[in-house]
Amino acid sequence: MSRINTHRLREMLKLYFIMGSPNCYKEPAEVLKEAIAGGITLFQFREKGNHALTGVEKVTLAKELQTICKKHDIPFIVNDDIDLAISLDADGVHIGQEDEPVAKVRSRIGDKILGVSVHTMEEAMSALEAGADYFGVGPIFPTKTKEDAKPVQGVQHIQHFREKGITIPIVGIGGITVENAMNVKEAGADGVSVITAISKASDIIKAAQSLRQQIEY
Ligand SMILES: Cc1ncc(COP(=O)(O)OP(=O)(O)O)c(N)n1
Ligand SMILES: Cc1nc(C(=O)O)sc1CCOP(=O)(O)O
Ligand SMILES: [Mg+2]
Repeated sequence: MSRINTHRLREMLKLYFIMGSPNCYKEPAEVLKEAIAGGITLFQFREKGNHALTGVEKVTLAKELQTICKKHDIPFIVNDDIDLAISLDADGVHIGQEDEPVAKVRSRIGDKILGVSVHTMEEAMSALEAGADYFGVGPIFPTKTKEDAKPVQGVQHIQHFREKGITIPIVGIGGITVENAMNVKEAGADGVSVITAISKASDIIKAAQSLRQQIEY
């Protein structure tokens, strides 16, 4: 095995859906199936927030969602929980600055996809050196989903990273909707990561389709 091909990763990152049970009004499995039908390109299992599942229940849900992803050829990424990612043989993990150090995670997961949240050039250079495959940059717009999110930064950080010569795949995150997704792409992102815009949409298939159209345009 070798590290993921960058071109393939850019394709995967176009419409990156993130979700766990606290983000859903109905069964997470149903939400994921509809999101896949609408055209998401990557999925992150993020079981976090109010009433998040833990222990066996969390593992059971992760396995159920991973099975759906496998059936539809959608790569399955685990947020924060490196042990879970390894035990399920997930396709990758996403970590932030408050999680395990990037180099340690890289050595634990081998060639699996490694996404890292970065907010400054210093964090970006250090994550690159330690083996990140892509960056998550946010919050681009106001979000109600992550209580400990950093101050809203608009699309400027993405533009800044590109101007400074950072070529690694980047996804924007935080408050992204069908109305503003295009701005994120135009700033230099390869794709958008969304929770609410899909998970809480009244028509999940249509929401994912509309977002995908914005990104493909
Ligand atoms: C694609 C993507 N980008 C950023 C994040 C946020 O990660 P982190 O800062 O570790 O915060 P939590 O998601 O763990 O609360 C993400 N999960 N995915
Ligand atoms: C998980 C997460 N990380 C963020 C960051 O800024 O790093 S913002 C965020 C929440 C994204 O949810 P929504 O699409 O509902 O705004
Ligand atoms: Mg994290």
